[in-house]
Amino acid sequence: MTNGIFISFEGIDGAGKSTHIESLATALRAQGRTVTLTREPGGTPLAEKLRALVLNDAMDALTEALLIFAARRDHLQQVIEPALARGEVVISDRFTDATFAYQGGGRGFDLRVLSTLEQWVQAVPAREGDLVRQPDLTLLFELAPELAAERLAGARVPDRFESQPVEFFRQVAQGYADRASASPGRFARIDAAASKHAVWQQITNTLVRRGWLSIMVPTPEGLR
Ligand SMILES: Nc1ncnc2c1ncn2[C@@H]1O[C@H](COP(=O)(O)OP(=O)(O)O)[C@@H](O)[C@H]1O
Ligand SMILES: Cc1cn([C@H]2C[C@H](O)[C@@H](COP(=O)(O)OP(=O)(O)O)O2)c(=O)[nH]c1=O
Repeated sequence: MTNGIFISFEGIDGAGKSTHIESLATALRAQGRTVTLTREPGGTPLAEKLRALVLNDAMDALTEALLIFAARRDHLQQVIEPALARGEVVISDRFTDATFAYQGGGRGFDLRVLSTLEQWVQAVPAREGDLVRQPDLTLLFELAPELAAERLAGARVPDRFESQPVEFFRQVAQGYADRASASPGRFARIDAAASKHAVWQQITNTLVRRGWLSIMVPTPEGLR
């Protein structure tokens, strides 16, 4: 194994991921880690082009899943695996759990097909034993869809997913909950309805417990 650490941020749109992700990168850098902050779909020039298609163009569910996994393959090969091999911290705004939640839960797409794609795309090169790359830790921001919609209202122009009704996000949340139940050791469930400061504390406590941050983490200005 590498000494790198792979952390993903997950949750429905408007749950508060973007608000906290940069601060976590800053806190880890302040404690001497090299951090790659990235996102999905995206994270490479090719994957960002695929992101623009997925977020803006109408397409059927299999096409959508294939484009997302194609973007993920490029992202893993170009960015995530090399950074982990160098012993760095990779923080990604979403990863494969989002596909199970949005395409699987939200769109109702076949979970077996997603599992097959996951095995192919996330196979770790040059390793015996069919290792499938997964985050070491997934911070799952949990928030009622009605509250998330309230937070997003007026905050930005909605994309193909953000413009979906509350019922879609209820299914997305269920998709996330199912993934969390299947891998409880990997997930930390964050009460995202709490204040920004309280959410920040839940995040840093989780990393302190894993020995990835020392206890002395100042609260960033914007999250107090
Ligand atoms: N704990 C919180 N309490 C209240 N508002 C919040 C909280 N966290 C984030 N917000 C606000 O909610 C909106 C959506 O947050 P954002 O971080 O962009 O969500 P996401 O990245 O998960 O879609 C932003 O306007 C942000 O300032
Ligand atoms: C990674 C991923 C994202 N998505 C969706 C969820 C989001 O609505 C959208 C983009 O995610 P996100 O980067 O969170 O959007 P923003 O920067 O506007 O907050 O893509 C999927 O449907 N499947 C996936 O596998």
